[in-house]
Amino acid sequence: MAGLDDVFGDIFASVDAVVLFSPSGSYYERFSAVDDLDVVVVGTENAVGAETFVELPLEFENITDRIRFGLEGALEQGVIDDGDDLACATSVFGDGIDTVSRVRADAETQTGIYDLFVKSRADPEVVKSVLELAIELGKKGQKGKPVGALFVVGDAGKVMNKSRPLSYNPFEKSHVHVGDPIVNVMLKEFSRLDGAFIISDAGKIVSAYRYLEPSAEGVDIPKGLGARHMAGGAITRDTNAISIVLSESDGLVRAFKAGELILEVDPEAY
Ligand SMILES: Nc1ncnc2c1ncn2[C@@H]1O[C@H](COP(=O)(O)OP(=O)(O)OP(=O)(O)O)[C@@H](O)[C@H]1O
Ligand SMILES: [Mn+2]
Repeated sequence: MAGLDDVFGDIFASVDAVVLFSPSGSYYERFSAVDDLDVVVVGTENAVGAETFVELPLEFENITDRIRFGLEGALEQGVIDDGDDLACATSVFGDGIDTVSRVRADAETQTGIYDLFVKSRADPEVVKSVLELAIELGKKGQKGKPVGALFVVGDAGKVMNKSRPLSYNPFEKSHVHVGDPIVNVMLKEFSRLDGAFIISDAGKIVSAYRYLEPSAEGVDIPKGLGARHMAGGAITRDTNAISIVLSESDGLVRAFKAGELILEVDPEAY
């Protein structure tokens, strides 16, 4: 078996740090006992009480997204450096860690996935709630039928100035926030209807049924996406909002920031 160690050993040979994704307590302990090893824990919560921790806004099903997000967060927090070689250990098939990827941290190829949550105007919890809502809506649809939806999150005053009402705003005099279970039911009901939801930095639902009128100049979104995605992308270039779009036609949830597509997730994978 020495032969196998030689070959697979290359994966973790002379890495600058080990990045553990949602390890169990005992798994983490085994690493923290290794001398001179930097260990970074990444997860939705710091269940093992790790000294060095990067929080994930959701447990990305897609492994590439999960690792990218973790590394962008780790770079951003300064717990790893650009160019570091990392052994990223995560679970792919089972509950426990079963897979190790050797990845080089590259500040150049940042996708902005970490910034989307942590460096947006809106509260990270609000962004997370809206993303979860869009994923849930995408999974279930509305009474079994696929639905589309567009959520614009943050910088609501400016977004309101660059949009107009399509209909009476059911949230006009209310003080409801995303994340509240009642609101999720309401939003799902209203998502059958046209236009965008406008949500404030703190998560207050400012309006439904808004027709966005941003300038689409300089917006570069993938060809084949229609008006909802174009408007959703463009408003994030014109304002400091981010947008989360559920496509009625392909069922994917996409997030835009600064006029760019940052994240694409398939609700069925959650
Ligand atoms: N500027 C806009 N502001 C708000 N909502 C819009 C805007 N443009 C389109 N929409 C909404 O998006 C819906 C779908 O439009 P369209 O099919 O062109 O978009 P799309 O990007 O292809 O989205 P989908 O993938 O869901 O079909 C429209 O019925 C409307 O409710
Ligand atoms: Mn369409």
